[in-house]
Amino acid sequence: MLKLQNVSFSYGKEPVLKNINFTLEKGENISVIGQSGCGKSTLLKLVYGLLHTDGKIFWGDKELLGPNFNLVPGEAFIKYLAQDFDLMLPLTAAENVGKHLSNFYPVKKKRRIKELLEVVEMEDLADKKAKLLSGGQQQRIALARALAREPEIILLDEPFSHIDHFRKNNLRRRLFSYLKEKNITCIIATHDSTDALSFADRTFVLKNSHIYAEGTPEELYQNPPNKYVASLFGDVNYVMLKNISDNESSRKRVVLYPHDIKITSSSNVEAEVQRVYFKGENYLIEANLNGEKILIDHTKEIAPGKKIKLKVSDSLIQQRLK
Ligand SMILES: Nc1ncnc2c1ncn2[C@@H]1O[C@H](COP(=O)(O)OP(=O)(O)OP(=O)(O)O)[C@@H](O)[C@H]1O
Repeated sequence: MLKLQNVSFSYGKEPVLKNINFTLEKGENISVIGQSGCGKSTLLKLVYGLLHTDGKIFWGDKELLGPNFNLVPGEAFIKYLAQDFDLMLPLTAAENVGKHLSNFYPVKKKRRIKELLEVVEMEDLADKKAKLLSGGQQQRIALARALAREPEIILLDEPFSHIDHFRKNNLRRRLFSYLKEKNITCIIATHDSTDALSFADRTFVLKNSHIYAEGTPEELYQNPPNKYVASLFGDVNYVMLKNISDNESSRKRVVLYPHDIKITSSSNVEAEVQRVYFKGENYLIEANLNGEKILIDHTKEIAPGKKIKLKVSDSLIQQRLK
């Protein structure tokens, strides 16, 4: 179990993180999300032991004492994959992956390197020098190297940032099922809502130096406590109630995702289409609703200038207002 107690940190006068407390079970996968600069990387560095905190960090009964107490910063049973991958560029992909593996059992080592290259889909480029690999390929090798000595905890800072969309989904599925299979605890700092929604057991939202919201991805997505949290998952509307519901006169606002709003033939709520964006599986309609800009997902294209009628389920509105 990883436990953080009153973990605070500041680079200068202002705290980046203040009294962070949480507990992770072994094998749990946590995503940490929040706007750029909110302290996600700093949190990972504190857990790894690169930065010192006055708070306490435990892995089971063992207190992790940080750089003021360890000659070589960083805990051996934790792997931290930073945003710069820090590969040995003159070495091949396979040599980089095997760099921290013992040479005592060469056959075992070779098998392990092969297994890891398969996880990150880099078997074909095993013998290519790291300096000749693309940014995304280097990132995949760095990921494999982080897993090589099977850490108990892995800390991933934007691990797919250089990887193309096509490969990213497959790699994510392979990586997270590998971590679950090996019961490796994982904290991933990410901007990507798919990392946070599809693969995390729990998600922490960082804002104003503390954990601003926390829950399972489903809880946070379906009942975001406010617009800020919802906006971390994609486009979001923050609509005045009286504008979107026939039954409401309130000036209160409600958080609605574009897919929460339906275009219908019978409603007193009317808006005018301003712009249309093709998104592949659907269209994103930008419309003017009593002077407010509103975004709606729709299956068909609608010409700008056209009037549309909108409907949101009352039960959804009540749920979001809780
Ligand atoms: N070495 C440093 N010295 C001084 N300030 C720093 C240092 N590293 C980070 N900061 C500041 O601390 C704050 C948190 O940075 P951090 O990198 O943890 O944020 P982040 O949420 O990971 O950002 P991003 O999503 O852009 O990677 C930022 O305001 C940043 O400018």
